[in-house]
Amino acid sequence: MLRKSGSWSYNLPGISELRLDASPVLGVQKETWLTLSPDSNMVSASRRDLMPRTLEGQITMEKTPSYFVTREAPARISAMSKDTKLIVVVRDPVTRAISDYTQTLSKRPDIPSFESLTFRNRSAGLIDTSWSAIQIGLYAKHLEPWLRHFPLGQMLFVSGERLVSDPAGELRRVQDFLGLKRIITDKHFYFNQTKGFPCLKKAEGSGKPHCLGKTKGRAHPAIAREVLRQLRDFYRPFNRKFYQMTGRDFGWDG
Ligand SMILES: Nc1ncnc2c1ncn2[C@@H]1O[C@H](COP(=O)(O)OS(=O)(=O)O)[C@@H](OP(=O)(O)O)[C@H]1O
Repeated sequence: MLRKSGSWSYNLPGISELRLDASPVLGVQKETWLTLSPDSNMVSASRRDLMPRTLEGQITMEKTPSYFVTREAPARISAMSKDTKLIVVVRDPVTRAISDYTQTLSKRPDIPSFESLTFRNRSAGLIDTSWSAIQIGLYAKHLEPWLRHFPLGQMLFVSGERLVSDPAGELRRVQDFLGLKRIITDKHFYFNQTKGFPCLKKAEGSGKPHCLGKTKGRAHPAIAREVLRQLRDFYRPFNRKFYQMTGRDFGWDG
């Protein structure tokens, strides 16, 4: 899953307003509300104190990855609106943990090595499940409370790996799930060799190619093979359970 909340500044056809607001759900500041109007190509941004009113023909979206692992979130979101559709982007929990560590390392270069944070007792192979980088990847565990408040059909699980290898394919699933016209297709993307990721051919507004910023797609540190194997073994049963719960095999254990 993605790591943190923040502004989402893709300018895509069909998005008429980008709104950055405080959250009425958990009271956390700097939440992102996106309002989509399929009938307009205008993009504007504004900051407000309350959740924006959703007008006819609009869909309001909010992006806060930490909600997925926050105990109070399912009940509070359901109390706000039982019809809320939920989208969760998930990637291999081992890669996710390394990505999480890489992000922390970029801010605090003096932290201990990934290997030393991973284990409670390395010689006994005991993984430290209290380390958030490890804990967040236990997707099956985090999903359980959501399924007590929302039917599975109201949730969409997006593959982080497919989002890179086939962005249009994953976005087709997102558009279908939201009941939107399939506006975003293959022709909106190209693979940028320097960045090593797909980028937009034309960002709306500037009309120029647009890749995500420097904080997305950082090089990960090399991790000892044995540590990767131990982590894969650790996550395997949780991944299998997650595939069963969601009805999608994400292929992390292949
Ligand atoms: N098109 C494109 N360009 C760049 N990066 C891409 C793209 N698609 C997916 N990704 C993956 O997104 C990961 C970072 O997303 P996050 O939401 O976790 O970032 S953040 O925590 O909000 O900074 C980032 O993870 P890292 O590679 O570990 O940095 C990327 O793997």
